[in-house]
Amino acid sequence: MSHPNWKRVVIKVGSALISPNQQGCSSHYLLSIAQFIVRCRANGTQVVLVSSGSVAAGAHLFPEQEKTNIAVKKAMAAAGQTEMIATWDRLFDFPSAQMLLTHADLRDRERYVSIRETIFSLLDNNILPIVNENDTVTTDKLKVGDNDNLSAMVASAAEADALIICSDIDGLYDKNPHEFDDAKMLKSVETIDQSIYDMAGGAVKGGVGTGGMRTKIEAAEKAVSHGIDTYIINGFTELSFNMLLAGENPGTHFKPHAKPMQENVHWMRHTSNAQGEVIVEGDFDASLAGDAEQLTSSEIIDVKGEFSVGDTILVRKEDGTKLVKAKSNYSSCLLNFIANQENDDFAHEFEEKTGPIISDQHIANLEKE
Ligand SMILES: Nc1ncnc2c1ncn2[C@@H]1O[C@H](COP(=O)(O)OP(=O)(O)O)[C@@H](O)[C@H]1O
Ligand SMILES: N[C@@H](CCC(=O)OP(=O)(O)O)C(=O)O
Repeated sequence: MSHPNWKRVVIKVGSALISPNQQGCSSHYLLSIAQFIVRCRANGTQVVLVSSGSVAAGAHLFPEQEKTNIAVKKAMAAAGQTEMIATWDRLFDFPSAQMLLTHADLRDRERYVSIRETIFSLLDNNILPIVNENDTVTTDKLKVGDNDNLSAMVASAAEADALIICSDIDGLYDKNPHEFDDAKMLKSVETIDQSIYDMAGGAVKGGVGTGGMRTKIEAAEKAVSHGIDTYIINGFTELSFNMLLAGENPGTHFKPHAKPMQENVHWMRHTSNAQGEVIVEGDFDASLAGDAEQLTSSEIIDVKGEFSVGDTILVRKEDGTKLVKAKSNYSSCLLNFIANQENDDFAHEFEEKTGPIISDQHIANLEKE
């Protein structure tokens, strides 16, 4: 876990560190983070920064206005983003670049590949990518919604060795320490299961953070399955960064999987989301479900939702068992038409000509996990 072994890290910085009192940006806590980034780069480690804080930084420009009003929140993000980027940029004597992303960008394979290329191109030219969600254009359907999950998606896209989530708290506790005096911190987590999720609560009500600990666990789960060492650390203190540089663990460490998922399978499982569902017969052989050719219209009982060619779909049984997530080669409309044909020969011939319903190149078998 020693730092000098990392070729590439993603550092996620929460709103409380950027705009502690929601009166614009403060470099107070950012100085030690910036210094850490400088030292990583000096050690030959490439860095991608995922920075929250645009809403918090812009909030003071909208006095008397409710943060719960979505249009106002988007405007706060638009105004705060420029100040946030300018604040980071002032702390470095090398160039930085702004990347504003949405889930709609990341879940589209073509755009995802393009995002990867941009990140690698920036890093190859010693430019620091600074990523945030493009809050001004998002809707519920388009957004990731929190920068913890966004940072894990970025870490996977960037093929990072480590994801460091800098928060306002020392790490993951067995219960929220703001509510329970006897909460104890976990130094390391080997396996992320329900018991770990049960420990994690949301963000403080009325606070600046968005996701709380729950979204950090979701992020850790995404990252470790890609083989990425993940840490939740206290970003308020310089000691955390000195410890990381010394190869020590200053917070909670989530152990990466020894056998990480392949990049395209990981993307399908953790970044792409299903636009619709295909329900298959109960005796459909789940062990073969990862083989695209196995899914034919005769297995299909129902098609739910509206999707287009190229969208991700979930293939599941009637009892809810999830089998695979895959790229659909058929639209929901066409699939409904084929699946509802009385004449099996027609459907069979159609599929022979048109090709398999799901793509064998973009598929994640959910049962094997
Ligand atoms: N089990 C837990 N351990 C640590 N913090 C927790 C836990 N459950 C809930 N939290 C809350 O999560 C907060 C950190 O998340 P958040 O406010 O979203 O910060 P950030 O801006 O860094 O993303 C903590 O300050 C704490 O109030
Ligand atoms: N994109 C938002 C941050 C959302 C978010 O997840 O915030 P945080 O929980 O502080 O990491 C912003 O820039 O304000």
